[in-house]
Amino acid sequence: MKLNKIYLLSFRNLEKIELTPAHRFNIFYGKNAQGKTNLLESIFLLGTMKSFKMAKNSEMVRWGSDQSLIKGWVERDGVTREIALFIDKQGKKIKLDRKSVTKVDEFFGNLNVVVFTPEEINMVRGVPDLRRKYLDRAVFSSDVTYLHAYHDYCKILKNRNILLKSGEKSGLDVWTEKLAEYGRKVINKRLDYLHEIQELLSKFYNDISGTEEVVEIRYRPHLMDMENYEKDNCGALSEALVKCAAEEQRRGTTLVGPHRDDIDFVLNGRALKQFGSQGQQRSYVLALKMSEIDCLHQKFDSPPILLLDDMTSELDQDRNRNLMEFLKKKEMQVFITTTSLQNISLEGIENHRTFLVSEGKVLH
Ligand SMILES: Nc1ncnc2c1ncn2[C@@H]1O[C@H](COP(=O)(O)OP(=O)(O)OP(=O)(O)O)[C@@H](O)[C@H]1O
Repeated sequence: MKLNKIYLLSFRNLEKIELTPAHRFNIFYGKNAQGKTNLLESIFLLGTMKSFKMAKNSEMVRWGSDQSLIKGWVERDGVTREIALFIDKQGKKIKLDRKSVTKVDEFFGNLNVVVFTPEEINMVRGVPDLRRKYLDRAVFSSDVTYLHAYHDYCKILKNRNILLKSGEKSGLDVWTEKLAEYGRKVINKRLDYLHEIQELLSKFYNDISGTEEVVEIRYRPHLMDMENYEKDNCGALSEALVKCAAEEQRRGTTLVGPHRDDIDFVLNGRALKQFGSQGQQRSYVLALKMSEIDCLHQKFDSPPILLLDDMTSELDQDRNRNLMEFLKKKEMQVFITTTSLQNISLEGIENHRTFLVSEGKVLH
């Protein structure tokens, strides 16, 4: 999967940009606040319709403009497709080969992107919601059916919460049953994904860090025993819901289910959050991303595009070198932002382009 051309109009501080990236490495360099990250954000939007900065539509449209346009020409197996994303205050619209797209299934999978930004370290240190969001996005990009399972679950959860809040007990059992059934689907897909990446994660972590530390990733269901869940997943979730019934009615909200679950990042048997150094935490997150890349590569038979924001501030010199070596071996297209070209060793990479970004313009 390669992005052959990008065209931007009124996106953030980028007024009008047209660029032809190299098929391997692309480096956006320049001083702070010039528009480098905005360029990566635009590529991410083209693949996911979401901003990795969690920005609202109105924040992304260039100040003083009504609409942003992001266009990309993506080549896969010799076929090039044109993806166009229009953003305005009301929402986003997608066109694929100039035809409007209304179904998500039609859109996703045309441009697979994986992003690594400095903020992602918060995934290790921050609240469970950040880890769930990461996991859901990763599962969803490798399995479009997950989105349906997840949305169905969210609808049921919403209805059940309305009922709990109202204090009305009739009909609650039906929603509880549905919640357990759909919750199980969501959890099982998440577990499948974690199972799939476990080995890759260890391998990539060791490659990046140059160590043989033991790396694990564990799913931690809220108020539910994982062992029980593995033995009898539907039963375990229903059982946990029965146990919490009185408390749920008192608090007027659903306390058990995938919307409350968490993931434990574990290094050498200890929680990475409490005991990992900054370097270990960063390597772990990067290894997670590498695993995601491999999964996507296998599923789509084509590697995704990797976006690395402010890469050099993230890792120490050794880890940086290991990462570059790893990336050189992979046949994927990479976009990197940095404040100075000196930070990145492009030695031995023939197919690369560098772009100087200054005041919202790209100078070649
Ligand atoms: N909607 C918008 N319209 C116009 N300008 C915007 C908009 N949103 C953000 N900006 C501007 O974009 C610039 C930030 O760009 P960006 O985050 O890409 O910087 P950067 O080059 O990656 O810098 P750094 O190296 O500090 O991360 C800021 O000057 C900000 O004011």
